[in-house]
Parts: sequence; C-alpha cells; structure tokens
Amino acid sequence: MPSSRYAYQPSREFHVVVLGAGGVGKSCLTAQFVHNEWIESYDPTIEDSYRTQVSVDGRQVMLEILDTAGTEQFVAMRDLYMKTGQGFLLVFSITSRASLQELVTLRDEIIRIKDDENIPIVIVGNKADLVDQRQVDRAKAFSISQRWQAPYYEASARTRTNVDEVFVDLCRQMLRRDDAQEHSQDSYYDKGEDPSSSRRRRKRKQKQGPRCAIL
Ligand SMILES: Nc1nc2c(ncn2[C@@H]2O[C@H](COP(=O)(O)OP(=O)(O)OP(=O)(O)O)[C@@H](O)[C@H]2O)c(=O)[nH]1
Repeated sequence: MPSSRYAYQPSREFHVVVLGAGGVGKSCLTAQFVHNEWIESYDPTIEDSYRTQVSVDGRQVMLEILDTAGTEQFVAMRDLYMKTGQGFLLVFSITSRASLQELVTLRDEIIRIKDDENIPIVIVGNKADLVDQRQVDRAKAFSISQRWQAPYYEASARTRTNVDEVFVDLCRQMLRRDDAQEHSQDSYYDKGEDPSSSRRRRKRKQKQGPRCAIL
C-alpha cells in the first residue's frame, strides 16, 4: 500500500516565472537551481526557459522555469508570460533599494493580469553574501512580505544559500493550490454544482500567513 494518497498520481507540471530588476541575479539563481553552476559574468537575459524535475515532499513535479529580462527594453513581453505563469519568484538584490521598489510594480501587474490576489509568490532578497553592501534591511523586506502574504527568503546564488528552498517553497504553494482546486472540483461535481462559481470562495480559504527564512 502506498504511504500517501498521491503515490499513484502522475507528476504535475507548473510554469514558474522569475522576475525582478536587471542584474539582481535571476539567471544566476536559476542556473544554480537547474544546473548547480555559478555564473560570474553578467550577460543581460532576453528570455531563457528551462525544464527540470524536482521532488517535493515525495512528489515529482516538472517545472518549466522562465528566466525573464529585467532590462526595460524587453518589458513588452511581460503580459504574455505573466498570463502563463502559475508561480512567481520576485527577486531583488539586498544591495539595491531600487530593485525592491521595482517588485511593487511587478506584483501589481501580476495581480492585475492573473486577477488573483493569492497567486503563489516567493520574494527573494538575493546577493545576501554581499553583507557589507546591504541597502535593504531584512525587517523592511519582511514587512513587505507580510503585507503581500508571501514568504521572504534571503538567498545567495553565489554561495547557493536558500536556492533550492525558494523554488521548493513555490512548488509547495502551487501543489497546495492545485490539490485544493482538485478537491473542491470533486466535491462540487459530487453535489452537482458548477466548480467555476466557487472560485473566489476557494481562493480566500487558501490564504496563508507569511514565512521568513533567514540566513
Ligand atoms: N555576489 C553575488 N553576485 C551575484 C549573485 N547573483 C548574481 N550575482 C552577479 O550579479 C550579476 C548579474 O547576475 P544575473 O543573474 O545575470 O542577473 P539577472 O537578474 O539575470 O539580470 P538580467 O538578465 O539583466 O535581468 C552577475 O555578474 C552575477 O555574477 C549573488 O548571489 N552574489
């Protein structure tokens, strides 16, 4: 007998979008997570996508990760990938106050485009190894994460600190959401109701308290 009710389920596939200002370390975080490699040079991204399988709490999940451009000239593509994204890593650099500010606009856009305040999001304060260049207090970032009801992690692509953790946290959020939707669809079909009419009720139920992971 399987120990979990999910043991026979096929692996899920989720679209993850990595967003943030130019140069905050989106490509480096993604390269560390997918390939375990550190990239020292800076080559601005236009758009790169990666497929990788990850095991989360014993469940196999296929991730399609889109590493996006932080530079202004490529922002026209944002609407499109925000529509397809099911989970978002919002990355700033702890060495740049402006990069945290940019997340405000990005988050507003995600919520507008997805029309959903509870979309899975993880906030990442990258470059945590550069402590002597810190411009963003941990408390400041944490208070934003509380407001947005999204977990906050300080990470370093350079030292590989909290790299797996941010992706896994996002996966958990997406899985939970998927499970809840599946479960409530089952029960509505059982009752002969239309599952789409209950979407809003369901979203409110999924609201979670913020979490903060420090180094
Ligand atoms: N010290 C340190 N440097 C980092 C870290 N992450 C990235 N960098 C450096 O920051 C620069 C930019 O990193 P990228 O990953 O290319 O940044 P990006 O956010 O993908 O940039 P765009 O493609 O322009 O959006 C590179 O020189 C990296 O080596 C980190 O955690 N610590």
